Amino acid sequence: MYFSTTAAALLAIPGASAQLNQLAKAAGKLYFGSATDNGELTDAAYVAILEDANMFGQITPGNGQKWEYTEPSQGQFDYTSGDQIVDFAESNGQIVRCHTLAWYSQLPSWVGDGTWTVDTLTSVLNTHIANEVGHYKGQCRSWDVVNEALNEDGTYRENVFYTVIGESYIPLAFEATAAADPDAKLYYNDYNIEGTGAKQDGAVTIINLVKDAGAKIDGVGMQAHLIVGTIPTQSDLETSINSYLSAGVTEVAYTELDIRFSSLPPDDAGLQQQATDYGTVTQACLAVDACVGITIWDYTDKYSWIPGVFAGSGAALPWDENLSEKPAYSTISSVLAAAATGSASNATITTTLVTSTLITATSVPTSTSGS
Ligand SMILES: O[C@@H]1[C@@H](O)[C@H](O[C@@H]2CO[C@@H](O[C@@H]3CO[C@@H](O[C@@H]4CO[C@@H](O)[C@H](O)[C@H]4O)[C@H](O)[C@H]3O)[C@H](O)[C@H]2O)OC[C@H]1O
Repeated sequence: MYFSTTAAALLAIPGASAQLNQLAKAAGKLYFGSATDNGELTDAAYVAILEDANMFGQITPGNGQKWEYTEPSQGQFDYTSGDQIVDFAESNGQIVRCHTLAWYSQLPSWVGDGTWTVDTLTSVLNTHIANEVGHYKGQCRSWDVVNEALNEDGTYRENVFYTVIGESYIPLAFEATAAADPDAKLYYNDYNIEGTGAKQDGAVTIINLVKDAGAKIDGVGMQAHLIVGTIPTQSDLETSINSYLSAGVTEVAYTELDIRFSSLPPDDAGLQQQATDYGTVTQACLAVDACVGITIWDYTDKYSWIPGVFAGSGAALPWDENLSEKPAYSTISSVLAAAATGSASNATITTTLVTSTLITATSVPTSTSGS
């Protein structure tokens, strides 16, 4: 069946609007996603939006797969929190991005404060990764294998792994992850590597380090915890992406996007600037085929991590605390829709929209040929 309806036609349907993941896929991306956390899954109104795979095609557990939860005591593994979110995503047909394995933060004290030799900590890291990645084998489209290994000047961050093992903890973590789930896409993930500069150079160094060690690294995750009005230019965003691709990864993603206000509440002009900034990041991902998708770090200000960590800051997400869409939502949607109608092939749009419940619900006229 040939299905000639375009995203533009879909958007022209009175009362109908395509949702972010639908539009991202129609524009050639793999997904538009959101992080979530366990406590929020009892909020029915919140879940009603999160579980809609037309809105979010990908889910990241915000906390439940971190070491402090998954191996709180040495050799005692607990996947209760992570499983709840992975199961949620799978039951909704959403891709899972798994987060995270080797990270200096949210480590249990037995790791962070332990007395280690190179051999004992290497064994601890290998055992943790083998167990956790093995537990989720086949369920994670991608893993944030190493998170935040860099200082702002591009040098390696002092953390227990670096201090004891040295830089080789990074390729070691990638090797262990690949051994436990050969099909998962393996990412280096960090913040302040979205634009150009010393830290972005450091991320390139990490790609080379892993590859030179003979280990597999597939992607770079740019967290993108940004501040309204101060984000990198689209040109710098694209330059940064291309530097990672040139170094040898095959894909990149915006993995934790939020764009916060440093003082609250935002006024209308601020909300418009935030919308523009979200649009710029979306455009950058659309401009490079190898940018597979965008994940926002939860979708509503109601559950954003920002106010708890950056006092006085917030309102960082495209939905407000009442789960109403902000101007940022409209801009992301418009930018994706323009890409879907302007550059995607009919085949892409067909594949995406023909399976859409929206199409079914609104009885869009279709044309067929050859069948
Ligand atoms: O419940 C929360 C979780 O949501 C939270 O998840 C982590 C949030 O982001 C990632 O780590 C943070 C990234 O941002 C760093 O601060 C940056 C400092 O420089 C600024 O220029 C930049 O704008 C900031 O983003 C934080 O220091 C990092 O912790 C991490 O990948 C997520 O897992 O984790 C804490 C839980 O309580």
